[in-house]
Amino acid sequence: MSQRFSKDDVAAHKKPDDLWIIVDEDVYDLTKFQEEHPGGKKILQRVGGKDASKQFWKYHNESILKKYREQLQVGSLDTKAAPPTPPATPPPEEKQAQVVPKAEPGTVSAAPNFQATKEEAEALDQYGDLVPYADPSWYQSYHSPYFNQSHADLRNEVRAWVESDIMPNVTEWDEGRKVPDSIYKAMGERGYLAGLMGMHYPTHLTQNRVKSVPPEKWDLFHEMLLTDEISRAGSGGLVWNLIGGFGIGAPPLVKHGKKALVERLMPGILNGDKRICLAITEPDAGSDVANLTCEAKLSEDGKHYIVNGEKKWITNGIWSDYFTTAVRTGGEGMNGVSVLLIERDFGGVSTRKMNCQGVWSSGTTYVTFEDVKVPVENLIGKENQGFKVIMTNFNHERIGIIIQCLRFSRVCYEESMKYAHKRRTFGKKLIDHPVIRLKLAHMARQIEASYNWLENMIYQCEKMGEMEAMLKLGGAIAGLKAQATVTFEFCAREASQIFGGLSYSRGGQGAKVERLYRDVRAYAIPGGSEEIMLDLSIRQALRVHKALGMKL
Ligand code: HEM
Repeated sequence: MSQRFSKDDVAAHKKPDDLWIIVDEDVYDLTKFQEEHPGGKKILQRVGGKDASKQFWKYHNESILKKYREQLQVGSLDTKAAPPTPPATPPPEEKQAQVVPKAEPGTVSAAPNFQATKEEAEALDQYGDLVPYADPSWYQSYHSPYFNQSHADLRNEVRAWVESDIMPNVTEWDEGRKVPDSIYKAMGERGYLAGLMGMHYPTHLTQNRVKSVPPEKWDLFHEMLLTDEISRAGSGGLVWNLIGGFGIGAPPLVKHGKKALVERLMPGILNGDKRICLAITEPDAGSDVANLTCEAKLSEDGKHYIVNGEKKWITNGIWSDYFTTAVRTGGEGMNGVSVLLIERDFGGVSTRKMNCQGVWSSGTTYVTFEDVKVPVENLIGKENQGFKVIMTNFNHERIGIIIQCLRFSRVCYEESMKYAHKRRTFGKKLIDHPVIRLKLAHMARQIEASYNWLENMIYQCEKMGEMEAMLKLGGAIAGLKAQATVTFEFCAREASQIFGGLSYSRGGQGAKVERLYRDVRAYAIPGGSEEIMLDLSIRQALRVHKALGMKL
């Protein structure tokens, strides 16, 4: 914004029919906007022509300025310094100077010696708002064995996109129960969808590439942080809209589908033109997958399966072109289950949007299949061996849930920490009340412990083959899923207590916390409920360790 004004210039615009204000040395024309201002027009008129920064920050958070700046800003004060142009690559000494923390009085340990061993891997540059525990520690110049510059580059790329195109609109999209198709399309074009399948970057299926990471360098930590950064928007509905159906529906097709089917369908899916979802859960079969009843009967000529049945709580179903569907092709139990790729165009597929407690923009759907004729070429894996396909998919699904839950927990924590520095009660800021610091501490300790376990799981997945990971990590990942959802529930609750009434009403400063509080159950129940996960974590670990030679 190039135009410059003096304080006196702004003071001349103080009337209701010509109303300017200053916020952080930027000048906004609110003449038209005052009529639609949710906080009322009188409150704006009282600060007409004046610096209203203090009042503004009392009632709003950053996303409001991001959303309205383009529409309302007319310039800046002539006293405002021009933003410094950073040097392209700061010299190493300067980089180091940035990270040296100042010890507070009373700090017991000596300041860390940053001159230490040159051989040691250098920590990455610090990044973000540096609120302790609000980002993973490797963002804040702490050492990590897992992340390198390519991860940092991807983080910068995704965060910039989320902050400019997503964050300011999330509340509106959630309330409208829909994310614009253009955002999903961008997920394809930016090469993100192709990187979210828990496998090597599939260059043979798409021309799209992630700008900051070459395909040969893509690993599970890139995938992890892509999901993590999108989750920063603080909406389960948004994340599930963008990767919910795709992230669990596409991998079985790519990994176990016939080559011709994969090559026909995947390019359109990875481009963001076509959508896919996973249809397993039924009105009467959730975590006990082996009991599903949706049936697929082979036609007499052996060329088609005829599918009849219902699926419930199917994420993205309402918008999906393809349904990776668990069906019963054989007798009772897990050995009679197969997986079919059902295409909406086959006919006989009806979808109805469901009204749920949370994840509003994710499109939770009730699906009905009536005499759907599915060519046998659309069988994924082998007939009656679909249970294996479903089981190998679970680790990937649960890891996605864990990443999201832990970032949502951080969002609850970060929002609380920032609000606690702003809101005053009983004569002091919330952060100066020990009871509030206790809440923040309990949030942070759970987030950090869970996140460190997650990093370890990702590393193990990166090193193991899929089958080994399914057997050896299935229990731990189930346990971590329960740990992550309990942490999320705890953080959402505590954040809500800190925000008080602001997180009870929708929108405004408490919007993220209120929304995430509603989204909690969508994580604690699907993908294996907490109870089943905890039980599995012990049963599976015992089974594996018995085979490894456990001695009791
Ligand atoms: C650039 C100028 C401004 C814009 C774009 C703006 C926008 C908004 C929006 C979108 C809301 C709805 C709540 C939310 O989403 O956070 C809101 C609420 C509100 N605004 Fe503003 N506002 C501006 C300036 C101001 C100023 C200067 C004041 C005070 C002098 C003010 C006082 C309020 C109040 C009291 C609420 C209601 C808060 C609540 O519900 O808790 N606004 N504003």
